[in-house]
Amino acid sequence: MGCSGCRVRFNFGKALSKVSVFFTMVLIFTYFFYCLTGLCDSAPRTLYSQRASDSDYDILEDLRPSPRLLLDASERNLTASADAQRVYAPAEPQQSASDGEKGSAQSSGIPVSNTFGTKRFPQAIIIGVKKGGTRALLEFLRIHPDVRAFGAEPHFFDRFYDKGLEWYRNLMPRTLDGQITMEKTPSYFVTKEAPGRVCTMNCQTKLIVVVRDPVTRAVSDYTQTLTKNPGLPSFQSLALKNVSTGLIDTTWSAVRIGLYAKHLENWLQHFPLSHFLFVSGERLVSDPAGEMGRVQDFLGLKRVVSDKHFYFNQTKGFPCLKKPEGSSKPRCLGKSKGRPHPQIPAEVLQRLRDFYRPFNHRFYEMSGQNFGWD
Ligand SMILES: Nc1ncnc2c1ncn2[C@@H]1O[C@H](COP(=O)(O)OS(=O)(=O)O)[C@@H](OP(=O)(O)O)[C@H]1O
Repeated sequence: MGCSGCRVRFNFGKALSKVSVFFTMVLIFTYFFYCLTGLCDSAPRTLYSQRASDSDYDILEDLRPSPRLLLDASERNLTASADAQRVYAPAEPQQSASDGEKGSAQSSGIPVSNTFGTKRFPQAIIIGVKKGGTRALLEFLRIHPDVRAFGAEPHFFDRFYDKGLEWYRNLMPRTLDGQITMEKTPSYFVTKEAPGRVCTMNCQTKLIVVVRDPVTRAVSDYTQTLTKNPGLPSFQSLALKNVSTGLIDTTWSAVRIGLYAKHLENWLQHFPLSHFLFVSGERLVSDPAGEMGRVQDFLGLKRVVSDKHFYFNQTKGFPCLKKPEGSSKPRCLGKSKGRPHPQIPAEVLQRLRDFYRPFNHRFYEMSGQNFGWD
């Protein structure tokens, strides 16, 4: 009697250990299968990897009132401003691809592929404009399950073109059929050679330009430079050639970038207008879901990103994401986005507004959209 009780206990113990071995194996196999399908690529990025990859230091910031989280946010932004001091050089291909993959890409010229994911050239690029809201747009798009994007700015078509197209493709994340590969580099819009180079890669590429009132954009651009270089001369001394005549200095990049019609003319020599989507930087702030609807339609995507993904953060003064890619916590863009602008004399702003008016109107005609900047 006593002995049969022992056997029952013994058998129960054995069964229990078999069950736990079975569940451990199931867990291990699930994990390996998950990684084999390339889904590990889209696993939440660690803070470290975000730091390493985001060239323009747009680390998403948690603005909920937890002291620890707020400390994390300021630490992240220290890293951010340090990053701002150096020119970004994207990771070499070998850092993002195995040697075997590199070999096949270089020798055959066919898509670099494992069983379930393929590194493809971007089918859509956010080409501009600097300080238009390009980071917000990319981060909003990244919550769409059919969008995979390179997190940093690769600067391939302006700075690193001599590295070759395979280098560029190797930077891209793997995508499954039906997913879109994207990147954003706002300086492409003002780079003379960029349209021809993008067309050499693929003339069917979809091009997204986030545009913002060129006067506010210039002040935003100046604010960013001022943050890096506090000894910078005043905005007015850089924007005006001569203060008494009020002549605008178009050689200053902060002014020149805002001549959207001129830059668009250059792009239209290589791409038809139908390949462009112009996103309003202002509406991206006031109605992010509405603007995202247009973007998803343009990209041929199901309208997944909607108003339920956004909330307006009073502290930040901008829309933020309830659940960004790879996180279940609400996040805003980092402190380098939405910085307070310095006070610029009203007559200088008015002078700039007058200067831009004819260029803005020309841009409205060319794009078929009135952005209402004046
Ligand atoms: N949701 C949200 N959160 C924070 N900031 C937002 C957002 N949407 C648009 N913006 C505006 O984006 C401006 C920065 O533009 P970019 O991301 O294109 O800048 S950059 O060229 O990549 O440096 C940035 O410019 P500043 O306000 O001058 O800092 C913002 O006004």
